[in-house]
Amino acid sequence: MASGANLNTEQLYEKLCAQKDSKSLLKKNLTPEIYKECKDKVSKFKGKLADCIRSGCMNPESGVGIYASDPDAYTTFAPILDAVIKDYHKVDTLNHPQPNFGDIANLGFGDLDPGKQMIVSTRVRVGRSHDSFGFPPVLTKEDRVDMEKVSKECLAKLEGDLAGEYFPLTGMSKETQTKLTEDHFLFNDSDRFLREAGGYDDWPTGRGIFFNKAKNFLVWVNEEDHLRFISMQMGGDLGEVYSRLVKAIGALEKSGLKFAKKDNLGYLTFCPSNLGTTLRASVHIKIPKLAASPDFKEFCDKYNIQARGIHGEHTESVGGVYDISNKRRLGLTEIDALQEMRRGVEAVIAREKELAGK
Ligand SMILES: Nc1ncnc2c1ncn2[C@@H]1O[C@H](COP(=O)(O)OP(=O)(O)OP(=O)(O)O)[C@@H](O)[C@H]1O
Repeated sequence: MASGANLNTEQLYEKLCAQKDSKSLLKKNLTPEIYKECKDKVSKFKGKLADCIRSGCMNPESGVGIYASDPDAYTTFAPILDAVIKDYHKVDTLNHPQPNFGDIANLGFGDLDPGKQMIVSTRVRVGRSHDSFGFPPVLTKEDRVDMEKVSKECLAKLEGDLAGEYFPLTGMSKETQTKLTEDHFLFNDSDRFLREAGGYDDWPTGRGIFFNKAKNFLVWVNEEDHLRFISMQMGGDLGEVYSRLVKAIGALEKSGLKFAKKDNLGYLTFCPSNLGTTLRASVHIKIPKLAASPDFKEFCDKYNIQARGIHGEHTESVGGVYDISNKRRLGLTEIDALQEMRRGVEAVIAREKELAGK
């Protein structure tokens, strides 16, 4: 349960105003004028401003600080959400293109590390939201159960290499959960920013994971987003990982799922940092030399890539292995986001080799 769950919009805003050192995008962008414009509005899913800003008001250390209460929040609370989106994604105007996954039969690349020297594993994920359900702050336990049912039914229609089984979190043993999490397959409920936004309300009801037989295509159900589609495997074959994901998205679109989307913003997600393509393509890669060099951050910025620890966002590196992924998700197509990551990873490999004198 969020600690600020009982505070109303005004009380939350007072807390935000009292934050002195916060660098969050919410603090920066929720001006008195925008607050006044949004404070009494209610979205189609009964979302209020309080539902969007609770996490940022209760956590001065937030980076973003605002979540969308539901897909319609991006319209109802556009004055604040658009400002944060522009700031986060570093764009002046919101004109996200139509989806374009490229020609997967002619990607022009495959394995980024054929010698298997540096890339441990590769993963590409997208987030999707059902257009008929709100996001965590406005969901009831029954909504979560209903949504899980709809998702499960569509996942059961996947065929061939994508066919698999759904495992609900409810009833799953602690050992199985820990093992799946350590193997980087499963999510947990440890993000305090998400907790405060209501992301773990009614946990573990309605949550679960689907995977195919080869365990290289997974779907997270009701983690942060309603759905996260994930393609992953050991090694560096980005072409294979991406192609599998694109095929899965196509199959799921045909299975009856209707995804929340908005002109100029692309696919809508709970956190505004993820919308647009919602695509994050990453490698776990051994780069001890580059990571230790003083210009590591600058190097990543130059290629629009982000470095994370290997146990997810806000974690540390282990043994010189980093998670390197595309930073941009909005304002470019899926294939362009992927190519940006591919170019960044190739540059990382070349630089690590240079520094190691190879
Ligand atoms: N290339 C990869 N190989 C293996 N596991 C990976 C890879 N990239 C990410 N993971 C694993 O996926 C899990 C989720 O990571 P993380 O939360 O950073 O990213 P995400 O699922 O893309 O979502 P978000 O960006 O919203 O946090 C973690 O267990 C992480 O180790």
